[in-house]
Amino acid sequence: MPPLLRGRSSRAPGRLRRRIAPWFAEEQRSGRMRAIDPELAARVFPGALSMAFVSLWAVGAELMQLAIEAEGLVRRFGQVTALDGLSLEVEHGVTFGLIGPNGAGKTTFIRMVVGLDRPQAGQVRVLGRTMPDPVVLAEIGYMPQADALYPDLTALENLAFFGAIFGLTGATLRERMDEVLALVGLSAVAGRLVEHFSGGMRRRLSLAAALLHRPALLVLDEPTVGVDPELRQAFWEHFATLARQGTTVLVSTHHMDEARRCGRLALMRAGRVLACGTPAQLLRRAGTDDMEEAFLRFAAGSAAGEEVSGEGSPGREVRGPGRNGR
Ligand SMILES: Nc1ncnc2c1ncn2[C@@H]1O[C@H](COP(=O)(O)OP(=O)(O)OP(=O)(O)O)[C@@H](O)[C@H]1O
Repeated sequence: MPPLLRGRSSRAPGRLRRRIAPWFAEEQRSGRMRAIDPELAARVFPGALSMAFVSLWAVGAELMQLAIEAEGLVRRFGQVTALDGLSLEVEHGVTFGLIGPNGAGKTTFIRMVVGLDRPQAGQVRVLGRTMPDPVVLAEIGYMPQADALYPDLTALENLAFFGAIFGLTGATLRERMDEVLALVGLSAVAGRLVEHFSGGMRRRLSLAAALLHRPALLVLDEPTVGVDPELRQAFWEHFATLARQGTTVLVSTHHMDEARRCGRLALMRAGRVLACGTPAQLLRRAGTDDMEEAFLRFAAGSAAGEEVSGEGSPGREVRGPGRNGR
């Protein structure tokens, strides 16, 4: 950090961060961002102009941090190794998908991201802080695999409860509840007890609860299980909109069509990342246009112990010069 910024907080307000995160991600991707030197700018531009520049740089420096940075995560349950040295990087403002067979370690990883479990080795940083960290929790919306709802409360009462946890009250709480209920199509049944809800309706309400406080990071563990195709479509359109607005969405899924809708994907197996990249990159590297086939090819390469150094080879934990194999 340049001397001008030392001792200063570079923490950008949430809304600003979300607005400019996609732009910064693109600038960083293109390499243009790295060419900016705030020290030089401070010398070249006079007074206020240089301060404005340096402030912008400070916001940028924060945004250039990754939303999630996992390094060498290990988690064992007795004889079972759920995470086997997993490393993964997730940029701000993307829909990042985790796919892999049952037992691949997706939920174990997700639980570490949201601070519900600790690694036995390695570390995970979320929004710049090592987890678990209570400060970051206010910035995370989490939809677990099993719905954590109160069946003897109405949908509205459930949301009011979760809103209170995040400090939402009064008109703001009411406005947010209306907004998320409309989004998941439950406005008409807001006053009904959750025990009378179908499985799909419960998933919708869980998503509404995760969105209520407008989190910077939305973590969704198989959000569309039991959700009908029409609503599944609506969910994914909404995830894409959130990502465009700067929210980072980490989502696990078994649906290959959903995997293809992600901005970036990590293919997981046996607690490791087999490959990571955009869906198009992964398909190209695997030499197929079928995501399921691509997964099988990467898995076969990994099982054969292929040490891969070039593009196009399956089995590689794709980590290129940038992040996650770009
Ligand atoms: N609390 C636990 N106690 C014992 N074993 C566990 C526990 N949690 C996870 N495991 C084991 O760790 C491995 C990884 O499980 P995890 O739930 O992370 O996989 P997953 O990829 O999310 O699977 P799925 O797609 O079925 O949800 C599995 O073998 C699982 O049985």
